[in-house]
Amino acid sequence: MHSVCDAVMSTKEEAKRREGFKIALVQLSVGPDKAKNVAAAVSEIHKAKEKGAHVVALPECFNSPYGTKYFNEYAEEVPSGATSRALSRAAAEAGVCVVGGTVPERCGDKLYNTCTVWDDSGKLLAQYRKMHLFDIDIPNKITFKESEVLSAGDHVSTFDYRGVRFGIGICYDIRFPELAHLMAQQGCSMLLYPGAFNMTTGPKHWELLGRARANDCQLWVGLVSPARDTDAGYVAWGHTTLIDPWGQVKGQLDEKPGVIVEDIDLKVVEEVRSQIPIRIQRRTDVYDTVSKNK
Ligand SMILES: NC(=O)CC(=O)C(=O)O
Repeated sequence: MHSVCDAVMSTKEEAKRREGFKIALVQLSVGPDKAKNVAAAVSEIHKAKEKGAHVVALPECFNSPYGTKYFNEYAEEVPSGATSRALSRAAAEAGVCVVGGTVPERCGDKLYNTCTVWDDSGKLLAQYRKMHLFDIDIPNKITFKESEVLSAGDHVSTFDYRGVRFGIGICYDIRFPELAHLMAQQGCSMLLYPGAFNMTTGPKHWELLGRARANDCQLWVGLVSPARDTDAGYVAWGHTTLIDPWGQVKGQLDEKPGVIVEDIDLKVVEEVRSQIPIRIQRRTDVYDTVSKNK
């Protein structure tokens, strides 16, 4: 039987839940040994829980080096693969929600760059396949063509945890404001982008794009990178970053392995949206007419 005291406690807990939660953004060091990469992720999930995190987010391609020549070899099915099973177990044992960065996913004869999300009972909450593939050519700097081996996803993916709606994008997806806007329209208060920018685009665009998406959608943004390994074929920029709905950087790592653990205050989302009400001021009447008559 529940006492009045229990009821007061649960109302207080519910009110506290509505105010926000604690997130951990984990910048992992990733190497060629898949089992070691996954074990490191599991260990960081448990450490984040000890620091009070409710949601733990991992980087893009955290179980495999990032590169088209690795995806087939490291690919696993979701949710039956060893990495999925390890994340599910870690989420349940630690009692946290795990946003499992990305892994190369095998589905039939196709490969995807996929993020899985696990709730605190280990259940698969969401599965998102990178929608915009990273195909670029910057002469004498970097040429990359994910589409040589990966297929693109074609579903937007959001999930709810502790009464909060989150949206997921993967790395190059952050360059497409349309996707972020869709997820904001669907009620997201936070967007999480596992990503691995590089030494050319990282310093130019990583923080800029994160702040842009936070500012134009008026929500929290978390960017989660692998740590930099200068011996790797693809050298990641690192700089895992947390940005608030004002577009301000609330936490940022350098290139080394590390973790950001921060409180996410959901009141800030409402504060920015009510004080600068761009969401209800859009001139879709004009935009729609102009784009139809183009
Ligand atoms: N690696 C990516 O998907 C994206 C990237 O590095 C960039 O957009 O720059």
